[in-house]
Amino acid sequence: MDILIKNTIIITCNTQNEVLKGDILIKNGKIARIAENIELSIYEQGSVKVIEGKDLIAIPGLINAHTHCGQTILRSFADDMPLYDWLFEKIFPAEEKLTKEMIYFSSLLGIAEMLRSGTTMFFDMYFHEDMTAKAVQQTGIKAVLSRGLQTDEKEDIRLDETKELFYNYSSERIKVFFGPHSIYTCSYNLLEKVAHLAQEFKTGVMIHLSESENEVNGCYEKYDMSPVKLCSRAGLFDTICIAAHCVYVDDEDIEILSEKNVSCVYNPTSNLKLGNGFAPVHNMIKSGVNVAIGTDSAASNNNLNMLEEIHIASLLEKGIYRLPDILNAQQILKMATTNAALAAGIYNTGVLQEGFCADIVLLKANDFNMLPCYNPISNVVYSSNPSNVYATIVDGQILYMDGKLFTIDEEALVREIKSIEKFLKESV
Ligand SMILES: CSC[C@H]1O[C@@H](n2cnc3c(O)ncnc32)[C@H](O)[C@@H]1O
Ligand SMILES: [Zn+2]
Repeated sequence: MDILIKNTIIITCNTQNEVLKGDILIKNGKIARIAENIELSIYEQGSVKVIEGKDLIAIPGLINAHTHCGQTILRSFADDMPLYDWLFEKIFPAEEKLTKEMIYFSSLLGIAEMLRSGTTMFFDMYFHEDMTAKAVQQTGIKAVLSRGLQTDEKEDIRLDETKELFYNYSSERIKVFFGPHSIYTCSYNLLEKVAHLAQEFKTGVMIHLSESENEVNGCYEKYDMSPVKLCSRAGLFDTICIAAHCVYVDDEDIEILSEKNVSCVYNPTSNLKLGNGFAPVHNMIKSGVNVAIGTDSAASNNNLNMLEEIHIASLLEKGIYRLPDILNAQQILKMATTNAALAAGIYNTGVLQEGFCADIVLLKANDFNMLPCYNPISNVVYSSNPSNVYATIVDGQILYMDGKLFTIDEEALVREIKSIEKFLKESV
């Protein structure tokens, strides 16, 4: 059904950073018109759902630019550990126990959390990624999906799974990228192979890059160069590349990332929680690197709440550089919307603009924590939380509104998750 949102505050995130007061008309999944006052013709009146927006703020849907949705089932499974201990001693062994079905429900859980907190698209890397794809298809959210790749005896099987994912699930709402996990789990030969395949398939790659000091030291020991230089040499930057974390990048690395149009994903919470530190985001932006924002997984964050992530991202930048005006609220919001869409080479979302996809989040402007409202962008970035999300709309479909998810059976999901939790408690 087409939708008319009336009398609302519209944070467009367009090139002029316009904040408007008016109406948004959604037709066939697209933003058909934005204007001060849109009147419906007599013919339209029965077929258009009208949402009174005078107490709402409309923003472009948030885009979680790095997560592992299928890992939501491992929320709080292993905490307070450094990355390599967390990953190799706790997470990888636990993941051996996860079945396809578990990853499907885990993905549904992650998507439910994201929709309720205003996320309309996520970029993902995991195994049994076809299960995440099914959950994406079912729920109506958008995603850029990748099957995580590593070097061992199953390397070729995983590459074949990526190709199957590409052929079976690529659509308007789903893009499939190649997902080499990292330079410490993939051989140089695999990184090169992926670079060629991504070009052959005319798609992109996503990788964990320069996340920890261990990774960088290990890379120098093995290859005598930084992880960024290694990826560049392997050809990974000759296609669309989304690099998560980028905590340990020096000026030369940043120069390469900028020249090669690599997009970096800032994961402040995960970087802090795993004790990795913080990425030099301001230096990257100054050098022209496109920076987006992601939560990473519920196992290292421990939530998928992009409203919290943008808040932490903004505070951290101000604190690290001791400059409160280093990144303003508008810039942070664009990182979580416009920049993320560009990172994946998607040019029809991330902005509230006529002709763009109707990927829109409506926030309640009159909740106590959103009042008073001198500056709606500030309230969104610095004050909001998921309870303020009134509706999450993807391609003009209302997937969440007023506390209800329309494409997920919430009670059944809770039952399934509790049963998996019980199994994992007993077996891992
Ligand atoms: C092979 S599928 C993806 C793989 O990535 C793991 N993972 C989750 N978070 C991180 C992180 O911050 N750094 C490195 N690897 C991570 C996840 O557990 C899956 O095994
Ligand atoms: Zn990750």
